[in-house]
Amino acid sequence: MSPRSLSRLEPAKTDPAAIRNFCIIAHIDHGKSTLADRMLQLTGIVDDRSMRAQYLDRMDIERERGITIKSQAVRMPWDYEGKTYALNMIDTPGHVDFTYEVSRSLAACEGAVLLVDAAQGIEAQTLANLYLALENDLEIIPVLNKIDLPAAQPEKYAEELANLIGGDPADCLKVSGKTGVGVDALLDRIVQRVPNPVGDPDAPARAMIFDSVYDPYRGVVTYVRMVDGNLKSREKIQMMSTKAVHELLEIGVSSPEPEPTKGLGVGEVGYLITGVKDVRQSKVGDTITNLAKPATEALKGYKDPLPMVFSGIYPIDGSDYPVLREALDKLKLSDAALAYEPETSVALGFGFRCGFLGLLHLEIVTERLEREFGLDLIATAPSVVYEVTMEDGKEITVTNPSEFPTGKVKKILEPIVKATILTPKDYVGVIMELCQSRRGSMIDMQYLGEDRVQLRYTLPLAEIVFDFFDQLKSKTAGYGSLDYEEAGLAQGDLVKVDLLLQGEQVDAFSAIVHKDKAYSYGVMITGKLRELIPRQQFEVPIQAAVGSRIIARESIRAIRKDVLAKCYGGDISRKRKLLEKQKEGKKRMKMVGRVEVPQEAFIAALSTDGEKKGEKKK
Ligand SMILES: Nc1nc2c(ncn2[C@@H]2O[C@H](COP(=O)(O)OP(=O)(O)OP(=O)(O)O)[C@@H](O)[C@H]2O)c(=O)[nH]1
Repeated sequence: MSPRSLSRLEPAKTDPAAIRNFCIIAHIDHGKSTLADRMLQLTGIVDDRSMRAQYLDRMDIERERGITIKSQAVRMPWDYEGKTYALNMIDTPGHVDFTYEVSRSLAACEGAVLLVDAAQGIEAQTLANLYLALENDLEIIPVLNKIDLPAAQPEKYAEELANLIGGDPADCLKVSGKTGVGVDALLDRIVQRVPNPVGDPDAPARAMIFDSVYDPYRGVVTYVRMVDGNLKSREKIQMMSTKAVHELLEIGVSSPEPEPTKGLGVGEVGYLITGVKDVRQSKVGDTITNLAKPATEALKGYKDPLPMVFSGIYPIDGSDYPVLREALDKLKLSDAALAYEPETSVALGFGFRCGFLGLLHLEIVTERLEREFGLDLIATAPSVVYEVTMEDGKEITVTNPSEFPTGKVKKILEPIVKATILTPKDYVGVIMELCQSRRGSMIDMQYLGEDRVQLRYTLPLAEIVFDFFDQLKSKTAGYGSLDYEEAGLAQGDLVKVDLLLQGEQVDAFSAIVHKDKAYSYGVMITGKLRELIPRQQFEVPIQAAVGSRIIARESIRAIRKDVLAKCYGGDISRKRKLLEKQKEGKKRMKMVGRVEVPQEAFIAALSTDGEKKGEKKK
């Protein structure tokens, strides 16, 4: 089909009966982007010559790591029984950190292709996304992907899928995003099964923002789904949550490159540009209306993204601090969920306390900072947000363990999540042990097929953010999968452990941990620093303390490092050179009280989990 057939479907005038809005939901790596690529080719909007893998994933990081961070919408023409339809495909991010964005994208659709890898079967995010789709009343089209793989077991998993969503296993389509087999039948099925959008064309305009992306050349590009009425180019629009007014400089559809149109009508999915420079002015979930004839009621479901995980980010070279500030300011333009404020640390100098949606978000941001801005960074251990109530009734929100209040604490509330873990049945025992050791309590356990078990637990978020996912993967030989959602706050028996070097507190190592784990944390961190800090001219005690109680202690024995020891004989200039070098080295030392500590020691002590993260990436 030629791309020209789109012009028969002018977005301002398309009959909603000829529109199908759908998304593809899948567990990570089940092949969503590859399938989307085949659809782009098959509908003729991307020709074979300009096709490249994962066409829709624009960010380099997305392409390299094979994950989708930002959703995109694409309009594709498809002929079915003599009529041309406009299929709007909304690509959703698949990771738990971005659940809110997934749910907004789903709200823009009437149907969802539930894509499952035919060699893997249902995974935790398949379920999480399916439940979100069902909450949004979407028509579900079950599809097994990767049937070209020798290890594929489409019959077995069709049965599993049919058990899950009801219906006949034969109803499950079988495709290969790689070879293209079955993709045309899937496009036909979308036209047949997905209901067309309904809305009131004469009502005041209401469009839901399901994504907004910062483009360095065009400013913020906002993706919307028209629900009622229409929007036209050059009109004045209003954001219903902030009442901010903007002019529509451009409105159009992506197919897959942006194509400006006269406007967007009921049921359409497209983009708009107002010239704003910051994604926070065009927030996901907000409703856009027409200033001249405004709607009175916003579409439901708007929520501000709240950071769940905090970490201190510091430049390894202190003189990079202004570059880091500028880099964060720039990233913030494209990432409404990123929060940060300046912070100083005894051990690490000047940096920023940053808030993230989750661990993946943290990793992506630090990686972008390092890659796009050429910074060398160190991130402190991630921490969650604690609500602390003092004996005198004062309430304090703590995002940084070193700011934990001193004095009598009445209670501490910590965030709790509801986690869903899917695993082959052989690993149920080890997973239960793992969850137990992370203060989890089981909600229920269910068999989904003969070999697949779903375990549901409530767990403190703090126990998950550290290395839970890595542990789960290694204990289940990679088969276990995890998804979680916020489940409010709960009281925890928590204490703050401080690290003292010769009696001086070193803030970067303060941690809030469960009372029973304070001792092991103290032993671990003091041991690690003893290895890393070089000997000084006097003995240096390293202590871990809870309040004024010391719970672990190591010490570094005194020694004077004599750089001249090996320099026999008389060459004075060589001796002077060595002494100069020693002086130079001292400049990079941090003074903690009287103790000189090379910054590298702090960095090495903090970055053991960085190594782990590195392994996960491979
Ligand atoms: N053999 C085979 N491999 C496939 C097929 N579809 C996708 N793959 C491979 O599976 C891997 C994951 O595919 P993606 O399309 O990146 O998966 P995704 O679901 O978009 O991943 P996220 O965006 O991270 O959620 C890639 O290595 C693809 O080459 C298929 O039909 N057959």
